[in-house]
Amino acid sequence: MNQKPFIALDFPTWEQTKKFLEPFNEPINIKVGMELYLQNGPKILEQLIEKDYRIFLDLKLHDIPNTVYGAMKGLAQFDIELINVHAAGGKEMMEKALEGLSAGTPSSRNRPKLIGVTQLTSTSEEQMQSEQLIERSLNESVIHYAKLTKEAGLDGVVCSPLEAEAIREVCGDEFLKVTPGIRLAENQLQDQKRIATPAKAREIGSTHIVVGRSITKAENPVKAYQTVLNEWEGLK
Ligand SMILES: O=C(O)c1cc(=O)[nH]c(=O)n1[C@@H]1O[C@H](COP(=O)(O)O)[C@@H](O)[C@H]1O
Repeated sequence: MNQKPFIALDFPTWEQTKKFLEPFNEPINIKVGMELYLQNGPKILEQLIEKDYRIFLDLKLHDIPNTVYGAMKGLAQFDIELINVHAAGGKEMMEKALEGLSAGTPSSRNRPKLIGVTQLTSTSEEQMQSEQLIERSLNESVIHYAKLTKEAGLDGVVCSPLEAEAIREVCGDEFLKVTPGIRLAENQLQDQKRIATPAKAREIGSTHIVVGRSITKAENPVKAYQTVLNEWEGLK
């Protein structure tokens, strides 16, 4: 898996997505999330796969084990790189997700990597404690979910860059730490709570970064992507 940033294509339509992607002349990694997938259906994946993008399908599945098994088995038909579930769905659900993904992957391809979302990067410690009634620190909760995800056999987690190093200590180098919550120094936080710049994320142990609005809402998205890439690759 290459380590280029995943650009979060949080757009409602194929037309807007296509218009955004047109000026990029180099191969890029993209993330398809709920907004794009749920309004356009699986054909959006076919349209993007045709153009050879490396895809992270971010649907954050969270349901009973049998339902997640079936959904993953179906989604495995698409040539995607990475897919996720909510770790809060539990160990059995994650095991079934992995089983479904393996069962549905055509023999000609490698199984997509499966990662578990720990605590969303839009969640603060205070919010987690009062709304989820978790009395531990946010770091402890994230590490607990990372361990559970690893025990279920998954390939890694989605977390904030701020937790990546602690997860590496418990789950190892190979375990993926895919981190949204990325902002350039001049950007607003918006709804994100646990953030870092691309350079900081690299320094503190993210294996992959996911970047949305810092690129998609920039005046010049190609230029913003280059800035993110240079920072991430340590060129600046
Ligand atoms: O699984 C994800 O991708 C995800 C998990 C998480 O904890 N936080 C998070 O922001 N994301 C996604 O990452 C992207 C971040 O977008 P921006 O905040 O615009 O950079 C969005 O598409 C979110 O859905």
